[in-house]
Amino acid sequence: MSVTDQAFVTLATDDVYCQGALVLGQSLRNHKTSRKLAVLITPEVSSGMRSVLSSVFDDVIEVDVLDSADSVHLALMQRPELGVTFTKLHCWTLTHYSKCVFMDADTLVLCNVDELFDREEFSAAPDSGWPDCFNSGVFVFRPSLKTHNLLLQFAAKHGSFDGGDQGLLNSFFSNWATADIGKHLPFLYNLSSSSVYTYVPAFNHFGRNAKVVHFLGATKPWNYKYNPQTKSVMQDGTTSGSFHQLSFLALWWNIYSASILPLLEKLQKMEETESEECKHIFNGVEVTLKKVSPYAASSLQKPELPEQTNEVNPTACSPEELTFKANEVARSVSELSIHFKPAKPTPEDERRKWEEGRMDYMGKDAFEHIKKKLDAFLH
Ligand SMILES: O=c1ccn([C@@H]2O[C@H](COP(=O)(O)OP(=O)(O)O[C@H]3O[C@H](CO)[C@@H](O)[C@H](O)[C@H]3O)[C@@H](O)[C@H]2O)c(=O)[nH]1
Ligand SMILES: [Mn+2]
Repeated sequence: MSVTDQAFVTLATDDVYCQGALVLGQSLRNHKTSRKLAVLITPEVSSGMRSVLSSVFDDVIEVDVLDSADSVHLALMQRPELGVTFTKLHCWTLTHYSKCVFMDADTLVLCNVDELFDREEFSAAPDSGWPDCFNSGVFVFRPSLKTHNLLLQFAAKHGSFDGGDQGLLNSFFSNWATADIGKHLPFLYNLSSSSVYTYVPAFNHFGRNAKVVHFLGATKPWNYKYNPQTKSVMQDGTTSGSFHQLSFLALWWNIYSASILPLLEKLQKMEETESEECKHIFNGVEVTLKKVSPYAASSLQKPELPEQTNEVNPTACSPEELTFKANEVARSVSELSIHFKPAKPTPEDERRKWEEGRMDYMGKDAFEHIKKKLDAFLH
C-alpha cells in the first residue's frame, strides 16, 4: 500500500550533497518505504545530476537559495550567510503533502522507518551535543505556507544562535524539550556516528537497534576512500574511526557502489584512461573514480598475495614472477573516491543560468568576452 500524500524529504544544494541524497533515497527504497521520496535542489545542481536524482526520487523540486517572500526577503538579504540554512525551511512549502519527514542528505536508514509518520509536528531526536536541543537532521513536520512564513519572519528578526537551521528551528519550536514527550524521537532515529565513541557502553547496549545513522560533522562519507574488493572504507592519515563508524561508512559506500554508480554510469559512459581513472564528467562537477593500488597511495600495509591464485608455492617462484604477481594484485585492488572539481558547464546549464538571471559578470560573461563574441558574430 502506498501513501501518496506523505513524503520523506531531503535537500541538496550542489552536486556534492546530491551523492548523499541519492544514497539516502536508495536506502529508503531498499527498505521498501510506502511513502513518496522528495528532494529539494537549488539552481546550482547540474542537469545531469537532476536526471539521476529523478530515477531515485519521485519529486525533484527546485527552490531558490534565498526566498523572495517580500518584506522578509529584504531583511534576509542583509544576512547572506544564512542562505543555505534557510533552504531547508523551504520544506514547509511542499503543501501537496499532508505530512513529511525531513532527513539530512548525510543520513542513512538501516531499516524501514515509516512509523515516523505516526508522529506529529514537530518531532525530532535530541542532539548529542546538547540534549535539550533537538538535532535538525531528522524531523517530522506538516507543510504549511503559514508556518513557512512565520519561520522566515522569525529568522529575519532573530537570526540563528548557531548560524544554521538547527539553532533557528530550536528557537522557533522552543517548547520541544518540555512540552510533549511524544515529540521526542528516540535517539535511534538520528544516531550521530560520533556518539559511537562518546558513550561506548550505551552504543554496545543499544546500538544494534539503530534505525537511522547521521554522518554529522565536517567529514562526510563521500570524503572517504573505499575499496570495492574488500568492501571497506580505507583510512589514511587524514581519516580515522572506530570499528562501528567504519562499518556505517562502509554501508554508505556499499549502497553507493552497488546502486548509485550504475546510475551515474548509465548517464555517462565510463572512460578508462591510462592513469586508471574513470571519470564521470557532469555539467557541474567531475566525479573521479580512481583505480589505484591502495598501498601505493597511502601508508596501508601491502596485502598478502591471495592464496587461491598461487597454484605454485610462492616460495618456488622466481623474483620476476613474484613481482609480476604482485603487480597483478595491485591492479585488481582498486580504490573508489569521489573528487569534485568544477567542470565546464554544458550549454543547457549556461542557458538556464542566463534565464535565471545568474550571469557570471566577473568571469566569462564579463563585458570584454561578450564584446568579443559580438565582434566575431558581426565580422
Ligand atoms: O552546502 C550544503 C550544506 C548542507 N546541505 C543540506 O543541509 C543539510 C545539513 O548540513 P550538514 O552538512 O548535514 O550539517 P551537519 O553536519 O549535520 O550539522 C548540523 O548542523 C546543521 C546546521 O544547523 C543542521 O542542518 C544539521 O541537521 C545538524 O546536524 C545537509 O545534510 C544537506 O541536506 C546542502 O544541501 N548543501
Ligand atoms: Mn547532517
